[in-house]
Amino acid sequence: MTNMRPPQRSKLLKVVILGDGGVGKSALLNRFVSNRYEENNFHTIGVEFMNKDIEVDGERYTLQIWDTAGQERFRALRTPFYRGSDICLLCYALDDRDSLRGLNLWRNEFLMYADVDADKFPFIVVGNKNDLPVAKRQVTYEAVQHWCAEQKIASHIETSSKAATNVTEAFTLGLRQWRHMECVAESELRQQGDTIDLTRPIRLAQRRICCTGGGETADSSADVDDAAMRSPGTKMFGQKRNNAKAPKTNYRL
Ligand SMILES: Nc1nc2c(ncn2[C@@H]2O[C@H](COP(=O)(O)OP(=O)(O)OP(=O)(O)O)[C@@H](O)[C@H]2O)c(=O)[nH]1
Repeated sequence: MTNMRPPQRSKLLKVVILGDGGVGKSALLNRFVSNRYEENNFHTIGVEFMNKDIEVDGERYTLQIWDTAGQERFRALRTPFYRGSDICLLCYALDDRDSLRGLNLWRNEFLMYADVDADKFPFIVVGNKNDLPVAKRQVTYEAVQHWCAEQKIASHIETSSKAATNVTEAFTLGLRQWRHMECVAESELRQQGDTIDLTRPIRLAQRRICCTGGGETADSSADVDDAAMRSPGTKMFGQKRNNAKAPKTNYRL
């Protein structure tokens, strides 16, 4: 009789990608999941998601990655999908300094609708389009590091979906940051010993239930959300991009 180990189950984690319109969120997702890149992408309208299996440090994960519309007019369509997230990628483009300034707003919007604790949530800051020549660069690595330090965000990486640089690494960074936060949360729980404080929300459990699609959601988006969860690869909304560079979001107006 052989001593067969049961197959290791992978953890399902929900990842949300946020950032101004045109910074390259969809390109990042497509490069990561399908290893494809298109110069003239569609605008995302609302949200779409894709699943990707990945192994990091001997652990298997299924990432359910939600790509969101960066334009302000789609705010009401995207925000209901933030709840239950485990990891958030905040994206800017290296040739667009406004997109870095926009990260404050994206982070705040996420915190409000995902209802998570800012200091205990794994945010990863992703600077896309680092294949562009230095002359086109409007955002320095140091400026972003400075912003990250102010926000107490530990993880920042520059990527190129076009040149396939650091794309898998960005998601891996997110996973490692998530695991770090989980370890901290677990050790805090252990330190509390046998005492269970029923007045405090148990974030970890809530997140896990939500991201498997079985969580209770109070808002009316729950049906849409659940339907989407059951059909991976769903493109929920889409609109043809007329110009190669997306129009700027009016988020800040
Ligand atoms: N040079 C370069 N261009 C990129 C890269 N990624 C995306 N682009 C360009 O940027 C355009 C916009 O990319 P998208 O992925 O659609 O941007 P988005 O952030 O999803 O935009 P919205 O859906 O409007 O929120 C693409 O059509 C590409 O032309 C990259 O890594 N390098």
